[in-house]
Amino acid sequence: MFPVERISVPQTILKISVKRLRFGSLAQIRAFRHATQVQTKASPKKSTKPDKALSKAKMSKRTSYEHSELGHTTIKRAKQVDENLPYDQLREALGAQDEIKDVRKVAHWFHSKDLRIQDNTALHHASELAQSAKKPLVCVYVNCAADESWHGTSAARVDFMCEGLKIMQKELKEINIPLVFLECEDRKKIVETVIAWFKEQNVSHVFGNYEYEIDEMRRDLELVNSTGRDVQVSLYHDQTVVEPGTMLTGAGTPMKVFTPFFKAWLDRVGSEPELLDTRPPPAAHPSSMKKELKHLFDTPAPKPAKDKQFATTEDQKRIRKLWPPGHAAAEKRMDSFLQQIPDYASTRSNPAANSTSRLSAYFSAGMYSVRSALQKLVDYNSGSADFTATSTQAGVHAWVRELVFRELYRQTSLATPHTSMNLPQNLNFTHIQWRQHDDDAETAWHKWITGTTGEPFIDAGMRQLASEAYMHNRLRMNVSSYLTSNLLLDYRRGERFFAETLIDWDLANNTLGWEPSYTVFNPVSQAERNDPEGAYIRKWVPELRDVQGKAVFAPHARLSRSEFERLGYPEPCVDWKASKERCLKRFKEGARRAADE
Ligand SMILES: Cc1cc2nc3c(=O)[nH]c(=O)nc-3n(C[C@H](O)[C@H](O)[C@H](O)COP(=O)(O)OP(=O)(O)OC[C@H]3O[C@@H](n4cnc5c(N)ncnc54)[C@H](O)[C@@H]3O)c2cc1C
Repeated sequence: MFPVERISVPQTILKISVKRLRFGSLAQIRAFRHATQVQTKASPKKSTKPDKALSKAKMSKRTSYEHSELGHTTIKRAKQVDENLPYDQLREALGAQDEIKDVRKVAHWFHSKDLRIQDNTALHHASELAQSAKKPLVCVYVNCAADESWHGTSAARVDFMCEGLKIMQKELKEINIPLVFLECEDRKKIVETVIAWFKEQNVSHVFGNYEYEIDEMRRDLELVNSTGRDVQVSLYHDQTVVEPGTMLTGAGTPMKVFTPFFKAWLDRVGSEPELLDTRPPPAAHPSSMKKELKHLFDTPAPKPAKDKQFATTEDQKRIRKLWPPGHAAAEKRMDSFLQQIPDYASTRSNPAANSTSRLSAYFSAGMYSVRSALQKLVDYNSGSADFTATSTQAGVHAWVRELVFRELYRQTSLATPHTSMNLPQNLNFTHIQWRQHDDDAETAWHKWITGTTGEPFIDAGMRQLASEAYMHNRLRMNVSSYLTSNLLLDYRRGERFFAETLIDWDLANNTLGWEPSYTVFNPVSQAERNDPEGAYIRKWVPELRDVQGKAVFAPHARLSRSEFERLGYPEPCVDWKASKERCLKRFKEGARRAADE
């Protein structure tokens, strides 16, 4: 996530940034609604401008230092980190530990990406050790609100996790295993906090699952180095089917390109179907052990910090209904997705069809494992783990392909750690000269976040995000292209905004989704191709609900002036063609500067 060395922000600045985060994560839904209300009520002329009062209220506090999301380390430093992988350092430290034979107590440390007790690799191994040594297993989660704020985690995601933790605590209690919640105010003291607890509890063995972002690698390295000889740490790969870092090119380096990665992944899983084996939940403790541990049950579950609360209870209700937390809810979702998987390949890009799984929030919080999902596909696929195009349904093949993007991106985080240091994977893109922070840039930004750019497809996507804390993949591709290419705003602002808003935020998927590119999407032709009936646009942009035919894709260009003005919908905020040319020029200049360096 955002590593310590990425930026150094003084405390006073952090306080102000929190206000900005509130805007992003909490008040943005309100801001969006307010803006749309203004758009529908106001005269057409006024409606083409952003809500001035709102802009003033929010933007008067914006100063250059509020753009802390743009900070990053130097390219030189990024290359150094890539050459001396934190993952290698962590593995070395793990390997150098002395084996502790005397098992006193075993702990599993849950993180924000493995929030389930079903098919949890490290938890399973922790339970096995505790069982064989006839010693207790205790589970712990460290809640650090400052860490959530640092990462920009959205209110929706924080609530989802907090509710998920409650479910896990209950599930574990039913099998007499405690889940203890520790509070830590300072993100730099997470390891210190948990180690103090391990000592207090006389824990001898700690289990956890790998997290591939640089800060989390360093956290685990600190853990291994600080526990010394008292505690033995074991980490397991759990987030993916194929272990990140093991998919290599002929030259022995980690693969970076999707197509060969996908092919190799399919071959590997087809020939080693045991990679999809799931693990049972931890074994129940006898009730005598429950008595012994009774002081550890029922610690209150974490609550979202003030800057991570929903703006209204109505928002909370809506989001919870859309995204019920927990493993059981995810499994139910997977089962119902299997009913529609035959159509996935042909409809996945049509946002109105709503035919994707909507499982991303569950995968990113670890409430559902990819192995569990793929096991369901094996059953569906007549018991076969061969997901190649010729051996399975088109829908199954296409869905597995998306999961494999997720697998590749975890390998990328591990092998190219600078991607979680706020730098693009292709370092040449660091030389792009983005638009300066001035009033025009802020107006453009405001239009983008409130879904009032005047490009119906873009606005529909941004309004879905504001309402659902989720956006269809086709729209994510379009709105990101529009922000970086047409508005020429630094992609890191959009990336951070997504983190602050999405329920399924995942650093690897988000960062690589936001990687700058020379491909500039045309929102009109994209909408015509992927939302051919305009149903998605009409759903999310009510001003255009009654627009007939193809005019809905480009009302300003395709309606008469008077027809357009009656809609109360804004004019396009940039000329698409001219802004595309400007962007390609800037990108090419950036590439030239990179080559000259
Ligand atoms: C700019 C941008 C930002 C993104 N940010 C995130 C993010 O923060 N979190 C996130 O989980 N995904 C992100 N994605 C990827 C993708 O948009 C979502 O995973 C997908 O829309 C989730 O919907 P779904 O679960 O119905 O997907 P499905 O189509 O059902 O796909 C199944 C699963 O495959 C994975 N997946 C699907 N598409 C991708 C992809 N392009 N890259 C990597 N994994 C994928 C997800 O885990 C998803 O749940 C981003 C994409 C872009 C272009």
